[in-house]
Amino acid sequence: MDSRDKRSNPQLQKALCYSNVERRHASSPSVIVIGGGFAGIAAARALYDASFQVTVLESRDRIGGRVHTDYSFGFPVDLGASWLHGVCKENPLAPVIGRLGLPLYRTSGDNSVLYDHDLESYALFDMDGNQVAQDLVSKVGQIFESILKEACTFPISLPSLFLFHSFWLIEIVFVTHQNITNILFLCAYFFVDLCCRLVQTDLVRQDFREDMPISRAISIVFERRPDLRLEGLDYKVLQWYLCRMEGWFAADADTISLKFWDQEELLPGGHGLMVRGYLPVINTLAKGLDIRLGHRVTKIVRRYHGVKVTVEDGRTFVADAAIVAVPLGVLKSNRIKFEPRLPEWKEAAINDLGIGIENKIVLHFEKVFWPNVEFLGVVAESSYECSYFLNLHKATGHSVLVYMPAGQLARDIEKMSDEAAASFAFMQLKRILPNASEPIQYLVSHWGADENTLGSYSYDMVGKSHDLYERLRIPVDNLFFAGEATSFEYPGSVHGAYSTGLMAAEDCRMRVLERYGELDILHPVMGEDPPISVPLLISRM
Ligand SMILES: Cc1cc2nc3c(=O)[nH]c(=O)nc-3n(C[C@H](O)[C@H](O)[C@H](O)COP(=O)(O)OP(=O)(O)OC[C@H]3O[C@@H](n4cnc5c(N)ncnc54)[C@H](O)[C@@H]3O)c2cc1C
Repeated sequence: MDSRDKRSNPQLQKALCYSNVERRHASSPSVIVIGGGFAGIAAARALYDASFQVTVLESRDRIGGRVHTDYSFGFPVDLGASWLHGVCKENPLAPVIGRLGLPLYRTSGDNSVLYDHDLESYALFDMDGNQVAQDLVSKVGQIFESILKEACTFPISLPSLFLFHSFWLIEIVFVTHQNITNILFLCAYFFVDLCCRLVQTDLVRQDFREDMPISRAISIVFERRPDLRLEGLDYKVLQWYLCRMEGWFAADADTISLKFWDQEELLPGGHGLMVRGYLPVINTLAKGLDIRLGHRVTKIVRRYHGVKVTVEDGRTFVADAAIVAVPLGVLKSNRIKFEPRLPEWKEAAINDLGIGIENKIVLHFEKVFWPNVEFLGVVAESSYECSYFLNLHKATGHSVLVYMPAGQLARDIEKMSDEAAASFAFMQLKRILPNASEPIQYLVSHWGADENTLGSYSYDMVGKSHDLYERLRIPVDNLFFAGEATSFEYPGSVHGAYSTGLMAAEDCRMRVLERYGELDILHPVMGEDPPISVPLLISRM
């Protein structure tokens, strides 16, 4: 509740004079949710349904946060999240999307080397506009997978190494009936060979004991396995795979942790584009909630009896508890002051978790002039120079290509004006399709510079612990934390953000129950009945 409004209202002023206990008995417990993205809205919805008084304070003039469906072209285009990662009933968002009957266009199945794309429908070009042969792209894809496997696993386990040598010796001794001198010679040879391999294994292990950037690990693999080294066009295609990987983490390969890059849990069912955009989902969740747009929180004071939250223009809001669901980038920037300060372990988690940048430059054309594939790629000497365009025409029927730079490239493009950024993307397209016609409209996102986000999504940086997501989630007194960066299982995703919102709501409900003993009036956050399961509408099965 806005405390300035209360000062001008005598009845409310009287109500304010009640002790906390009386106030809580007079009404249900209250909570302030800070941030109206998927995490915040999920938490607010759950607590509202559990009979809490909920106020959402959102800094922007819209809800959704990094889910931002734009309609200025006359049809929906997502400038933030657009895929449901894990098209399956286990996805926490599946019941909501299924009930709304929203169609999904599946761009990949499980375990694709290109994450959210299959290698079935693509066209890669070099900088001179020559299309790369499909079998070369597939071959390099397999090599890329081998490189990652080599980088992350020991070449041979010790027991299998001993077994391998023993079998070999036994076979030679008994099958070929060597004389004793030869057998001794062979034994000596195998002993030396075994020692060399053990030393090599141990060296690799030592290398891997210390975390390192994925880019360095790849160089080490090349030293150990020269047969995996590529040159010429093959090398450029390999750089393009790296570029796709960097897009997935929104970070450059020299900052991604080798130890943890593959620790995130991928739900089954592949990846599906939300054909009509994500907005209908969050709008449905937000229905009936008290959401205050344009309320940028600057200070959060926590005391035993509750929290006081201050917004930019000085107004304050009070409640029994608060859920902080602002992006990691905003927490890192210290633009919200916590009083008392957050504990050291929480501040360290905020500092140590990485936040990457990925942007979208959406180009709308008069008509389609590109090949009928799901994405177009540009291969080059370095992953920085590689790029790719998502062809929305395949999924939505609209003549739209989406250029998606990540990491340093995204940071560099953010320094340009929107017009220059759109021209840059168009130039890349012209390289591969020289007859491309000019776009009639464009949209450019700025997730790194936008003060409401300050980054696109979280990732594991080199040398940091993987439990930072969990540490970020753990409550501090009556402050609860939600958001994609607090999701240990599904960081950097909409369903991850959504599930942390539900978790924070449940933690909050339990704490209020423990503290105030108001068991009867509060319903469980997740609802008593299991959600009705409605199958997802998926095209391109
Ligand atoms: C380009 C891009 C592509 C992506 N693609 C996908 C995808 O395809 N699939 C997928 O699953 N995920 C994707 N993601 C990630 C996904 O969008 C996020 O993980 C998710 O939306 C985060 O939700 P959230 O609630 O944690 O944070 P947000 O959505 O960022 O919500 C936080 C809210 O807090 C508000 N806020 C900030 N500061 C304050 C303040 N001081 N006071 C009050 N309010 C404040 C913000 O305005 C915002 O509304 C993508 C993200 C980006 C940027």
